[in-house]
Amino acid sequence: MPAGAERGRAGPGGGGGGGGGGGRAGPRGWRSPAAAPCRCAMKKPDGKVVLLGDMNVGKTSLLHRYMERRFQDTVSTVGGAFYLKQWGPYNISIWDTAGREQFHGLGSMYCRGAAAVILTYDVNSLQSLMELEDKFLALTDSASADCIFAIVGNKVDLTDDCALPPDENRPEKSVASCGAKVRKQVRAEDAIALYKKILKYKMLDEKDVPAAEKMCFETSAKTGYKVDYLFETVFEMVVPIIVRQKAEGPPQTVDITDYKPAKRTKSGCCA
Ligand SMILES: Nc1nc2c(ncn2[C@@H]2O[C@H](COP(=O)(O)OP(=O)(O)OP(=O)(O)O)[C@@H](O)[C@H]2O)c(=O)[nH]1
Ligand SMILES: [Mg+2]
Repeated sequence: MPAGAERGRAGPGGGGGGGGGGGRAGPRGWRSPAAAPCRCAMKKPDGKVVLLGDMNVGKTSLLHRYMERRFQDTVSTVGGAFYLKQWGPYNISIWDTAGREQFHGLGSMYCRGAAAVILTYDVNSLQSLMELEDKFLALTDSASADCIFAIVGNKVDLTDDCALPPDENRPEKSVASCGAKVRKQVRAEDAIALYKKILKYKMLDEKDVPAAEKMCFETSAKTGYKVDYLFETVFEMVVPIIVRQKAEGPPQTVDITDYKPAKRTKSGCCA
């Protein structure tokens, strides 16, 4: 793991604090903070960034790519987990949440006090973009009042990206090599339209927030395309929010003991 990075899993009664080394390795090598030998050595986060989005869009892969610098096999996330990233003088916790419907109730707890929310979709699935508005946006009600929103279309490597200019992460491709790829199902304009809907939902004025074009990203966790750019743009924007939050009081933490699953009736339906 690169210097300045720590990771952990959320456990009952906490998880806003840092993860640390020495804990029992969980699935995919995540370490359990509960099993760590000494919590006092863990760093306290100054601010929080949360990844939200449907299952399978690549949230965990994006975070691995940024923090571990590689693309590896994943299993569907259960609950949530976080990395701690040092950014200048601040420690930022980056929360990876589960896209599976049964865990959506936890989303608003993970978002509590968040300085930024990264709403992630798969560029090959229009449904995954629509779900951001239908199922995930309301979970951000608990975020900081001045929370930054980024909208990220992942898996751009699977699309016919010949029209995109090359950069250091994505060398120029010949037209022939694009043959096996498909046209993107979600256009950049669709993401921009969603960003504008979010502003409306939050009753924010376009002139008071970063421009939609700046906050809509297309990435590939597989190739690394624009992944650093995404996280680092977001970190730069959350610093002023962290400064304000620190001036106002202690950072919000996640307490999943607050989570009360919906009661089930005998027929199995939610009461
Ligand atoms: N080709 C390609 N595949 C990707 C990319 N990102 C993720 N995947 C694959 O998509 C699948 C789901 O990735 P995850 O990162 O586990 O997705 P997730 O959003 O964390 O899913 P949940 O934890 O269930 O919410 C895995 O098979 C990944 O290997 C990408 O940029 N390109
Ligand atoms: Mg995941």
